[in-house]
Order: sequence, then C-alpha cells, then structure tokens
Amino acid sequence: MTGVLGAIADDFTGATDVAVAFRRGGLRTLLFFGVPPETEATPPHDAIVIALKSRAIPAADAVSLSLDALRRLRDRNAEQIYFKFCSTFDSTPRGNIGPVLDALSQASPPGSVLMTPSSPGHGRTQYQGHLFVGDTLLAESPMREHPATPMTDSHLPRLLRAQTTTPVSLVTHDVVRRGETALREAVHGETGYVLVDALTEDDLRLLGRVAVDSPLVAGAAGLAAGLAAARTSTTPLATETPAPSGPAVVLSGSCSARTLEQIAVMLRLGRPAYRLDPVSTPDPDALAASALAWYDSLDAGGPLIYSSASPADLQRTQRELGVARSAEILEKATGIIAVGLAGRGVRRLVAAGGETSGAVVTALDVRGGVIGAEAAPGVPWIHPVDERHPALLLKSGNFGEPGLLAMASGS
Ligand SMILES: Nc1ncnc2c1ncn2[C@@H]1O[C@H](COP(=O)(O)OP(=O)(O)O)[C@@H](O)[C@H]1O
Ligand SMILES: O=C(O)[C@@H](O)C(=O)COP(=O)(O)O
Repeated sequence: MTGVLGAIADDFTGATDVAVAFRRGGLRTLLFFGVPPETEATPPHDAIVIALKSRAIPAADAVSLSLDALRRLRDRNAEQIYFKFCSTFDSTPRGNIGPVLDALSQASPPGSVLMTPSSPGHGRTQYQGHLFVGDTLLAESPMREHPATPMTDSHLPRLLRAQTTTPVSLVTHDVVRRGETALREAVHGETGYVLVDALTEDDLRLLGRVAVDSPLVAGAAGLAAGLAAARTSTTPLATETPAPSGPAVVLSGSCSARTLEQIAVMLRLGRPAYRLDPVSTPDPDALAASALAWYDSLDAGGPLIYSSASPADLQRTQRELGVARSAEILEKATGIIAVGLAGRGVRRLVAAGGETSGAVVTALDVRGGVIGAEAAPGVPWIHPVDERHPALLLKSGNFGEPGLLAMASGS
C-alpha cells in the first residue's frame, strides 16, 4: 500500500517503541504526543505515530480519543492504520484493546484485521495463541502483578473475546510455516480479528507482507517492524541525531520488575535518590515541592526521583489510597516535578513507565519530536521540536538492561 502509514499507540512508551520500529524499517517517522492540531507543520514523512494515553482509561474515552487520532491521520493521507497495543497485551476484560479495535475497524474499509503482540526483540512470542514473555507464559510473568492491567490469562483469543463481540480467530504457527500463500488465504479467508502466531522476526516480516494492503493492522512493535519492511521507502534515512547531553534526572513510577532492577542498580551505584510516598504526603503539590526542594539541595548528578515499589509495597499503598487515587497523586506530582526540573535547567529527562511517561510529556506540554538514537532497543531519545524542552527518554517498564537508567542519566 502506498501513502502514509498511520499508527495509533495506546501509551507513550509504546508509541516510541513503534516509532523506532518504523524508523529502523526505513520509514521517515514523526511522533506526536496526543492528537496534533490540524495545522501542525510537518517535515516530509512516510509514517506518523500518534501517542495516546488510552490504555487504562474508561473504554468509551479510549474509543473517542482513538477515533480523533484516526480522523487526524486520515486528514494527513494515512491509508493504512496500525493500532499499537502493548506486547504484553495490557488490558482488562472491559478493554481497551477490543473496544478500540471495534471502533477503528467500523471506521475502516471492510476486511479481516491481522494482529499479534509478538515482538521477539522484546522477548514476546505468540505460540498456539498463548503469549510468552521470554520462556514464561504471560500469566506467570511479573505482569500478573501490574497495578492497572494485571494479566492473569495468557491465551490471546480468550483475552480478546472477553473484550469484543467481533469474531476472533487464531492462525497457528503451522500455517505460518507453510508460507505466504497459505497464510494469506488463512488470514483473508476470515472475518474479524485474526491473531497469528509468530516466533521470529522472519515470521513477522511474512505477516507484514500478508498485511501490507490491509486498511487496519494491530499489534506491538514486532509486527510494526514487519509491516515497515514490507513497505518501501525511496528516501534514505536522515543521519542519526547524537545522544543528548546536559544535566539529567530519572523519574520513575514504573513498578515493572525490570524497572525495579534498574533502580536497584542506581541505588547500588550510590546515585542520589528520593522516594515519593503518596501515603505520607497525599497532596501532589506538597509531594512535588518536597522532591524539588531535595533536588535543589543536591551536589551530585544523575539523581533518581521514584515511587516504583515492589508488589507488596504497591498493594499496601493501593489498599490505603485506592488504585486510581494513588496513581493520580503520583502522576500529578511527577508532572509538576518534571516541569520544575526543566525550569531548573535539566536537559535530559528519563521517565520510566508508560503512564508515568505520559504524565511527564503532558505536564511539559511537549507536542512532538524527532526520534533519535536508541539508548536500548525500543527506547529512543526524543528530541522535542521545541528545543526549549529537555530531551526525553521514555522507558517502557519492561525494557532495557539493568544498567539502562544509570547509563542514560550518567554524565
Ligand atoms: N508506590 C506506588 N503506589 C501506587 N501506585 C503507584 C506507585 N508507584 C507508581 N504507581 C502507579 O503505577 C502505575 C505504573 O504504571 P506505568 O508508569 O505505566 O509503569 P509500569 O507499567 O512499568 O508499571 C502508574 O499509574 C503509577 O502512577
Ligand atoms: O509493547 C510494549 O511492550 C511497549 O511498547 C509498551 O507498550 C510498554 O508499556 P509500559 O510497560 O507501560 O511502559
């Protein structure tokens, strides 16, 4: 399919992940945080990614935001739409993957929707409809403890059927192994949503070829890369923007197991660290003010301000304050802190966690940026178009080696 490839991502770290996948595939990619104004001027591009914060909000709001994004992408000549959800299928029985897919497919030309969360680069694979995180089933991985979207089932057709009345079918790996013609027949012979097994990047390139003319495709960064590879770009990529420099701070609200390891490394290295405790200070303004006062008193660089907590500590806070209220307090405080840090001359902000990153970008009012060098696979530096903003590294909870946060905020 020619024309622009438009992606709608359900959170901000997911959006950077998919933007990187498109860019690596040779597509000149723009990333917008939120639906851009109609008039926003843009450099030439092959793909546009719109980052929403629609993963954990009420389904009706997620649908309405996604339809706004769809309209804006269509205004900008997007002929093919990619709905990016999490490679760990983060959702609840109420949504939001099913409801958003329903709305997007009703607003698109007819045809089955090929989809898979498989992203081998991140250790996610789909086999016999089951989602694996490394060598572990999703429901046995740390995702079962996620604060907003605990994943306690690994079977994708069952997870999706709980969220939609649209038919959901499964194409298993034996069909993928038979090659393009067999897969094309299997996918295009179905109606509704077709979850296709994929274990390798080669599988995903095959899926990309099969979906290259479909108006709507869905998945994580793995299939996005497959789709990008199936489209050709005649324009060579711009040269890589160098990694940014200047004072750096890590802001982490991610409670993912990988982030906790990355925080442990920072603490072991003796980096200055300030823990946000919403139970002792439930007023976000007061919480932010004390964190900023602490920052002002520092003489060492590369500090960490965090609320990330182990599953047991997280549950204690959530019992005390409620899941929504604790997240609301922390995200509001984190936003205020981000603005305060930018005002104090911080030039690199590393945010850990999708929701947390969304809070940071929204509070700073960063509208969009150019995708730069990757600090880890799927985690690029973002250079805001408005250069007064600090460079941003939005780290998905599950991504990066244990040393990533320390490295990205180092001098
Ligand atoms: N100590 C805490 N107690 C309760 N909720 C927390 C705590 N720390 C973070 N949160 C909330 O948990 C959610 C974490 O989600 P996110 O930032 O997407 O990271 P991840 O998905 O990696 O855990 C956010 O809404 C955040 O505000
Ligand atoms: O697909 C993925 O795993 C990521 O792109 C993503 O969406 C991660 O979300 P968070 O773990 O909430 O950062």
